[in-house]
Amino acid sequence: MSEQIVEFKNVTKKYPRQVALDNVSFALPKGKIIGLVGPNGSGKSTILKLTAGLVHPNGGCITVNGQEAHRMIASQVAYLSELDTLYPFYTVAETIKFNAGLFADFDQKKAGEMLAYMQLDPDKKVKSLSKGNRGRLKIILALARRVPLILMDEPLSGLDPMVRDSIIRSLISYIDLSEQTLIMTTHEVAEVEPILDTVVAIQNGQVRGMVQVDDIRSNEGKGLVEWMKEILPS
Ligand SMILES: Nc1ncnc2c1ncn2[C@@H]1O[C@H](COP(=O)(O)OP(=O)(O)OP(=O)(O)O)[C@@H](O)[C@H]1O
Repeated sequence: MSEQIVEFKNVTKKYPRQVALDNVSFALPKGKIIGLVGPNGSGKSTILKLTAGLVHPNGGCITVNGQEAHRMIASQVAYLSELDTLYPFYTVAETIKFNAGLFADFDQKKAGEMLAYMQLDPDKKVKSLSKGNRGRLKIILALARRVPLILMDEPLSGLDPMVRDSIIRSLISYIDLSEQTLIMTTHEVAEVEPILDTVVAIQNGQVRGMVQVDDIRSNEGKGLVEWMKEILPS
């Protein structure tokens, strides 16, 4: 059984006016919290969309748990989009029920526990939730899936520091790293550093570096932001 959850081999992704990823190869370990970091437009979201099978590469090969990533990979992957994908007319409870209907692996009990932990009112309409509570609900929908791989695109973006803190804590409390791997893109590098195991730095459609966060601290005595500044020159 492979110890890698995701492998990119010579992957290129072109959009009409842009090469988003240029012959990229890397492998990501199982059972870790992995951060994809890098400047705007560097290719981070494209990596997640390719991994979720939502877009297709122009060249190269992507595997998840040894299987080629395509649309059917949805049964193995939970994907939290950076967009607001919730239906406004549903209540929180209806949103949970709807997702439980979509995904056979959806754990309604766990979703209920997370609702209580995050103090979300099940009877509230999504349209009446604050941005922070919509962000929390999206996190619950992703973490309640019993899948080996959870992908989160900018889960902290646009949220205030209190919400960001509660979301970061919910990630460590509710992800089961004995069975699951989390890959997230983020610009909030210093805030998520304490929970990250592995970091991949992306710039201009290329992987510039990959590191274990503990190694930067113990071998180099640096923080993640310092490492990024060195590896991603502006
Ligand atoms: N659907 C699309 N059509 C055309 N170009 C796209 C599309 N999606 C992404 N791109 C381009 O591909 C490049 C990589 O985009 P991507 O969204 O992967 O970057 P990112 O690192 O996630 O950026 P950000 O941090 O701003 O979210 C960018 O130049 C972007 O403009």
